[in-house]
Amino acid sequence: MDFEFRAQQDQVRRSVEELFDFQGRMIGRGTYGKVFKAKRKDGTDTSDYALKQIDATGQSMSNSAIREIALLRELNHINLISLQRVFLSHVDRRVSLLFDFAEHDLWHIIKYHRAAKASKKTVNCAPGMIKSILYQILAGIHYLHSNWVLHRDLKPANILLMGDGAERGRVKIGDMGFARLFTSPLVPLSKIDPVVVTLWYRSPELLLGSHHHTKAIDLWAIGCILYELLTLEPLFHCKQDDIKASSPFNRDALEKIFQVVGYPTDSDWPGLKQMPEYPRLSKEGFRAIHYGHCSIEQWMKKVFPNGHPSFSLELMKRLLTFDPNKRITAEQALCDPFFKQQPLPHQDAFYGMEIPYGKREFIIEDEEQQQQQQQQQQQQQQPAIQPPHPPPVEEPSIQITQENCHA
Ligand SMILES: Cc1ccc(-n2nc(C(C)(C)C)cc2NC(=O)NCCN2CCOCC2)cc1
Repeated sequence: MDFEFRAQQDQVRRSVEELFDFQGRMIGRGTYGKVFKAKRKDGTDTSDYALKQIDATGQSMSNSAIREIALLRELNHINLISLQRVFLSHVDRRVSLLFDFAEHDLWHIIKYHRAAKASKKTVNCAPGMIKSILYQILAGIHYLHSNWVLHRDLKPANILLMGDGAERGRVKIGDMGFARLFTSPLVPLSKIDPVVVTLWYRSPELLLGSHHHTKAIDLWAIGCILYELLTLEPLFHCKQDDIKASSPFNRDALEKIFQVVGYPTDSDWPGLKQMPEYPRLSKEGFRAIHYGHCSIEQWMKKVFPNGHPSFSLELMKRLLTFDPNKRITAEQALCDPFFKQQPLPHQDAFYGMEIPYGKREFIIEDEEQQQQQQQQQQQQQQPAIQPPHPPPVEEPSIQITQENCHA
């Protein structure tokens, strides 16, 4: 190493600690490390940033950080989280990634509305909010798929939304990565932890052992997220306990899928019988006859007997199509007539409404205090969703353009 050159560089190179204020402002943590809400110290920029500190001591963490940097520096889309800067610290072998700061995410937004519904309080939501969020998710995923990148872990916690400011209400798709450092939680992780690994969004081909991750698995997850936005309940709500099971086959997850979508016929999914775990279906007692009356139409008729302004049965059916080769693509979904009907999708998903959701809370390091924080979160009463008051009608800033929609 050229120590003289390095000494010169160290003179001019500023560390993340010198440039940004983030101590005591932790907003997330995982096996990778911690995430802080950060702000420049010199006041040249008043924006908030998310600072992801990766403890790159182990080989796997270093590889993971390299993979994240290598991928994100190649991507640029308004509906994807963007990597602003990378800081390498030789001293403590730490990699710090600076991202846009997103005040909200769908995991917290859905949780807020679910608590509101339970306490029968009212929250005014813009009529086009769900449609706008769905459109922006599809636009971000269409960009990823166009660049041959799969997400593979789409779920509400990975759908971020910008708060008040220049990008108000804009979806930023991220990937928060793996499980948490939580110890002895007082309540099931899935209730307090947005990032716990879950099967709820996993496509049938993955559950049946497909070795090929395809773009279609992301579209299945989007169908599940759409349902959850509409009803505030996960569509395929299955147990999480045996998630680390050796086989991809999960009886409870498949049962939930068949109860909603029905059992796939040969014509529905010609490739079904070739799936690696197909033999287990009959071994585990699954029979088509058990689900003869099940279909998405039936299920949604029960959920919305009078329909829903932000719901398109056709689009839901195309997203939750068994055969990955027949499932709608992100590009096709963006061209669906649903997005040409009022209310049109908007660049600001919160357009026409006040943002009712709280700001991100700082995580207290101390274990004992952390337990208190979990208890406080459970006791919080929050207001509920209400049929919207019509916002002022204005041209949507998301134009259904040739770029989005090669109809
Ligand atoms: C190993 C690896 C891990 C994650 C990614 N990854 N991939 C994505 C895309 C845009 C492709 C969905 C985003 C990220 N990383 C984060 O989102 N990082 C989290 C950034 N968040 C932190 C919390 O605050 C908001 C920004 C890639 C590779």
